[in-house]
Amino acid sequence: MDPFLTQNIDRYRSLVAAYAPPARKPESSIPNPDIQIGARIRPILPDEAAEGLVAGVYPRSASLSAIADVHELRKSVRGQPGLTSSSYTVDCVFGPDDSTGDVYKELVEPLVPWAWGGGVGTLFAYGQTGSGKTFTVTAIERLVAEQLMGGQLEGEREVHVCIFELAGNVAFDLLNSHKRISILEDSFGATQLVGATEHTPITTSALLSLIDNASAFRKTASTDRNAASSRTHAMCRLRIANPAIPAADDGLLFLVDLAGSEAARDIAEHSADRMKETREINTSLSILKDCIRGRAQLDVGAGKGKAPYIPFRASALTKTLKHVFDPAGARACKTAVVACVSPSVVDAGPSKNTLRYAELLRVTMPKGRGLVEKESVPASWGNERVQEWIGKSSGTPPISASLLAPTETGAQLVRLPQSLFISRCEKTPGVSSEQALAFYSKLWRLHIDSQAAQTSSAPIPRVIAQAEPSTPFACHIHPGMFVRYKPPHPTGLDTNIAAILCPDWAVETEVKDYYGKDVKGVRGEGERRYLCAMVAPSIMPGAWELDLGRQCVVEVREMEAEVLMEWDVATRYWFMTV
Ligand SMILES: Nc1ncnc2c1ncn2[C@@H]1O[C@H](COP(=O)(O)OP(=O)(O)OP(=O)(O)O)[C@@H](O)[C@H]1O
Repeated sequence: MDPFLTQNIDRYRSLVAAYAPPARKPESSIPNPDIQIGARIRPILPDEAAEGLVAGVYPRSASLSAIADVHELRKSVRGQPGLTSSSYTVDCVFGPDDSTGDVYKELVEPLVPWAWGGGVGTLFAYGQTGSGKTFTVTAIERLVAEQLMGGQLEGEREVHVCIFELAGNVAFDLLNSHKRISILEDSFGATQLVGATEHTPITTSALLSLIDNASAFRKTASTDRNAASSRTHAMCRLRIANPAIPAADDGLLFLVDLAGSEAARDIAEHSADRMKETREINTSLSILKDCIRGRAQLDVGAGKGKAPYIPFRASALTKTLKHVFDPAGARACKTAVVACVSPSVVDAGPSKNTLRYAELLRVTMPKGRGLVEKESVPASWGNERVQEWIGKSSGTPPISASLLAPTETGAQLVRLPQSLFISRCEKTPGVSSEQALAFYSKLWRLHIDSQAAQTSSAPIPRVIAQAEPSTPFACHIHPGMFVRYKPPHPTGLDTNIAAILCPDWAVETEVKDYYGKDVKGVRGEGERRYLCAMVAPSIMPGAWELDLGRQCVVEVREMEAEVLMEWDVATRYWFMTV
């Protein structure tokens, strides 16, 4: 321990005991129900106590607190040393006396029935090396196995498990002798773990023994701070299929034990390889933070403005979790994060970093965010209106609103996984799976129509040059350029933007365009005309899709302006450049 602290340990203890936190301003926001951020402060370990280490990180109150305080001793030029305290707010802080069962109950338990019902649940544990991530995740995996396979959850499911670790951008199968696997995106955009073995345990003990086998293969290497430090991200993926609804998406539950982050002072003695490994880990954690935050912002602010950028393709870790982060995937996700913290005062610096990271992940919702209910927008409905709509629109026999949506708002009902929605509908006597599926489709049609209507009232695109044939705009028309044009007649399609594909004389076959005009022109004759692909509003507000299936011929004189569009790799939509 630092000699300054050792000499002043009694003063430090008395300052901490006398610490009176400043009065808190009332929270102006409420927690996001789909992402829970917790912090777990582990106990001082026997060898730390033997070294004389004292605690410097505390939950603010004995019962479940939302604030963690970090106290450091400050040198003062004149007089006695003082106390510098930093406070961090998350959703719940677990102290040294709280068990993994408490963490599980608060953060992880809701993810299991969610994934069982077809949703995507993810648990991340992160923190400094030696802060208790593996301890926490290992115990949580056992509790998940018991809840999932214990027969308490409704209906029949097949549980498939796959456990692997990521070292940098390379993945290894922990259930198949540490064989290398590839993380690839298939032509449908789904992430595939090529070469990974998936097991289908049918009992709790079978699942537990797979988990135990996997942890034996986990690559460990000694670090300065933890003799068995995990230098890789370990991921347990549970895929839960519902044989009764084969068309529904499988539920997914990811339990992720992230590699330990190391502070600069702890890596000073590392070899070049270890430095590189540490840099890679810290980079992937930083990308993960951007993805978790981006996804939470998207969920909270859905329907407002430009979608946040979610860089999930920037690391192997987040690419593997595409289901969680890809906004285009539109999977209903619930996420829990446990920030693991060492209690020791000598680790106050890294503990502050961990807690700061946790605070950054927290995206809350404005309190009393006025839901202006609109009849045609299901996502704006409160629970009362949802229940009324279910009663009126669910067919015969009417689906029980209290069984389908006991508390859900419209936005929550839309995000309910298909499988869960259908199984809730089927609880009403006489309701068949066909009626339930038709009702699910009806809700989604209404939702998509309402989103499209909101998008089409998006601001008019920025115009950068007027299209007079004699202007530079007319001279620099080229394939790939976007233009605003005057459609020859209304089509019901709410767009007047097109991407230029080629001059129409370049098309070999005689075909008709979307408006019924002949596509084939003759080079050098008459008006300059271009074959274009229409650009239509997507279901995501402010985003546009290039519709190659709808092509039209646009004459230069029909073009009004060039439009600058930007391709967003994460959402796979086009956005107007502002
Ligand atoms: N809540 C806890 N109660 C008791 N002991 C704990 C607790 N959390 C962690 N420990 C102990 O602390 C030590 C370090 O824990 P662990 O290996 O889980 O850290 P880690 O964060 O996974 O580290 P690394 O990133 O280096 O793998 C272990 O000996 C573990 O048993």
